[in-house]
Amino acid sequence: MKDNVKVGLLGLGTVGTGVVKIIQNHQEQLVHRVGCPVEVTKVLVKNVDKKRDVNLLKESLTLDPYDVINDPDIDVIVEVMGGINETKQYLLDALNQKKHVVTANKDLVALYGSELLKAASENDCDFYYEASVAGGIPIIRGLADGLASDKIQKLMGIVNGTTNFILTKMHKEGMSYEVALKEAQDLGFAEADPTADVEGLDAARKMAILARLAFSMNIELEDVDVSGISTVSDSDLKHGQTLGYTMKLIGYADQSDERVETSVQPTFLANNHPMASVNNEYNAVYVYGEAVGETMFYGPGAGSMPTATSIVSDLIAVVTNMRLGVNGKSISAPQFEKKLKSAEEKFAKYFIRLHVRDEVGAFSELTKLFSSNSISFEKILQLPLDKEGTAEIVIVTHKASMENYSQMLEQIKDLAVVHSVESFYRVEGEGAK
Ligand SMILES: NC(=O)C1=CN([C@@H]2O[C@H](COP(=O)(O)OP(=O)(O)OC[C@H]3O[C@@H](n4cnc5c(N)ncnc54)[C@H](OP(=O)(O)O)[C@@H]3O)[C@@H](O)[C@H]2O)C=CC1
Ligand SMILES: N[C@@H](CC=O)C(=O)O
Ligand code: NA
Repeated sequence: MKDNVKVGLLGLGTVGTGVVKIIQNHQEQLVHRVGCPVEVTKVLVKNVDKKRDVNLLKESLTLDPYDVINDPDIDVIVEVMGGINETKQYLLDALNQKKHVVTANKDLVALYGSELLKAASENDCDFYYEASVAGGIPIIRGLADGLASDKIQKLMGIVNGTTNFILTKMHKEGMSYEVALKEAQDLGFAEADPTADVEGLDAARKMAILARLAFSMNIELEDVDVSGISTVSDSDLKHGQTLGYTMKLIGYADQSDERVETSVQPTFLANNHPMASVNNEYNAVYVYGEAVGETMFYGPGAGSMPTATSIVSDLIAVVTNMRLGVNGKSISAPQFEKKLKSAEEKFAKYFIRLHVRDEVGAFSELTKLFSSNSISFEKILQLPLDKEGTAEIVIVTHKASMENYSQMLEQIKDLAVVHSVESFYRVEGEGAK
């Protein structure tokens, strides 16, 4: 048994710096947990001369990834550099050299998680990725360990801090989308190019990772239907507020009759839903299990120290397994064949905002169209618009299938009384599950 564990870091930015600090500052606690010292010995960076807020010898920094990956003394590689194809090769090479891997890289795990887990298992190595979803929240461990005995039926995630920050500022402070996005960028939540945040791709990557684990099926990124928040308007938020709703970018993963649907979309949540009060950059994942019922995991989804906490906890799991001689034993292959729901098997309530001609019979035409598609109304608001002779109608439907909504949205264009369909958002959360 080794009397100390050596760690190689790929990356020393926001997260990598936090990892070094936690390993150094919590060393006594680490030794107590794993039974031996844990030390960062080599670190890959892009610029060795950059000033860094961390206590490491300059000689431990390198520009060559294979100085770290090929170092025979290093037991565990912690990947916090980002990137996809090159980084994947580094991690496969590390696993093939029997080094355990811990990563925060959601882009990589969403696309190649199954392949990396397989390589880990073939090499009797661990591959842990808690920090890749909801930075500091132990949701991967929550699903893999805490709820391992249950059958997960539904996940709802606020898993992107940038969009949650923007929607909170728009909803609570009346801030514009552009100003709120700029503030999220200045505070460091947003990706370098925030398109992946606001268009829902970052959340979709995280939901693919969660759904794969929760349902033990090989759910891929392309299985997640994605829409973002860049077209959400002040009018939408105002009408939602009047009806008792708060808007959030929600990731869904739902399983019924062994068929799964996954999506990310702006959603109106009933104000009394537990997720409606998750504000600013905070993340939360709501999990509904057949046996446990409703649970919710809440906390910081990003940031140096929260994300590093997850990384170092993964490191503790790896070192504990090393000392017990049980690395690579976690079940990695999905248990079930992937079965996705078709449009007629997906049901939800929707908020629809329309501009119509304010004339006799307009409403009855709408009612006829909706009922011919088996969609019934739960709530209706009608308000005159500035433009003479036009009105704004907001409808919240009862649950109907996506097939019926698609047909209705096709046919509504042909109604002479309808000027435009301004918006269409999912509604959730009145009642459990
Ligand atoms: N920041 C956060 O809150 C969270 C981040 N993550 C994930 O963690 C990972 C790291 O994020 P973060 O710390 O914010 O990123 P940063 O940009 O702050 O840090 C990246 C680090 O990797 C080094 N690096 C990048 N590319 C190369 C390369 N080709 N060769 C050598 N060194 C390289 C950089 O070197 P140098 O310092 O010399 O520039 C830097 O130290 C990403 O996968 C991200 O998605 C996950 C959850 C939250
Ligand atoms: N840009 C991401 C950072 C963490 O993953 C976010 O806003 O959540
Ligand atoms: Na996490």
